[in-house]
Amino acid sequence: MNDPVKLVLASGSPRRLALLNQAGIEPDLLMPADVDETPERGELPRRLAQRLAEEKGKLVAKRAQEAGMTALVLAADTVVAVGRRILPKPDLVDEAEGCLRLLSGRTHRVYTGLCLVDAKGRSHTRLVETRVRFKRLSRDEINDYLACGEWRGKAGGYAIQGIAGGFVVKLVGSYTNVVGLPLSEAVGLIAGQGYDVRAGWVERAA
Ligand SMILES: Cc1cn([C@H]2C[C@H](O)[C@@H](COP(=O)(O)OP(=O)(O)OP(=O)(O)O)O2)c(=O)[nH]c1=O
Repeated sequence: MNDPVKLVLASGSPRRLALLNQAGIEPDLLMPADVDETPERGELPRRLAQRLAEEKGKLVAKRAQEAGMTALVLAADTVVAVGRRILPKPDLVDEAEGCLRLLSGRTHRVYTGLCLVDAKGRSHTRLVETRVRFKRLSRDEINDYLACGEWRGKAGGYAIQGIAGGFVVKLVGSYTNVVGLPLSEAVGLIAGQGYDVRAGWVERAA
């Protein structure tokens, strides 16, 4: 008998897990991938999101294989950009303030790269883009937001699923993409490998 396929989410992000669960998908295992997220010289934001998703997926697929697992590994990376400029995932208030000042009154783009590595080690990728426009933020709004701390570790220094949802005046594309996992595309990738959202794994024709 073949080993059952395990669905592995290559992420430490509770939001990515919650989004998958929301769509009825329960990963068997969570294996965060620590990769260097520094952009290459001149690297475009969309290319960075795709490259990092692939690096995370391949790293975890290798670990799963070494552990003797038959696994399907899903990884994602979210990048916020204004034009070609890639915004950081701030840990410091000053960095977050810089992001908010830049985003105030402007349209920016959020890219999420997805990578699904199948049991044979083949990568299936998607790149999803959402355009988001923020209202003009007053000094007080920026200071209040910095004080709330929701920006910490989030691409672009904000979390749309929290207080910063009130900054958004226009959004074109997938909302879940901004939160970190474009659901329709992620579900499509997984379902393409024989996963039935209601029933778990279904037997695939050889
Ligand atoms: C723009 C935005 C980003 N984010 C988050 C999603 C991601 O967790 C994070 C971008 O960083 P990522 O490097 O994509 O992900 P991560 O390091 O948090 O998790 P992992 O690599 O283990 O999967 O920013 C929000 O939660 N809300 C938002 O509105």
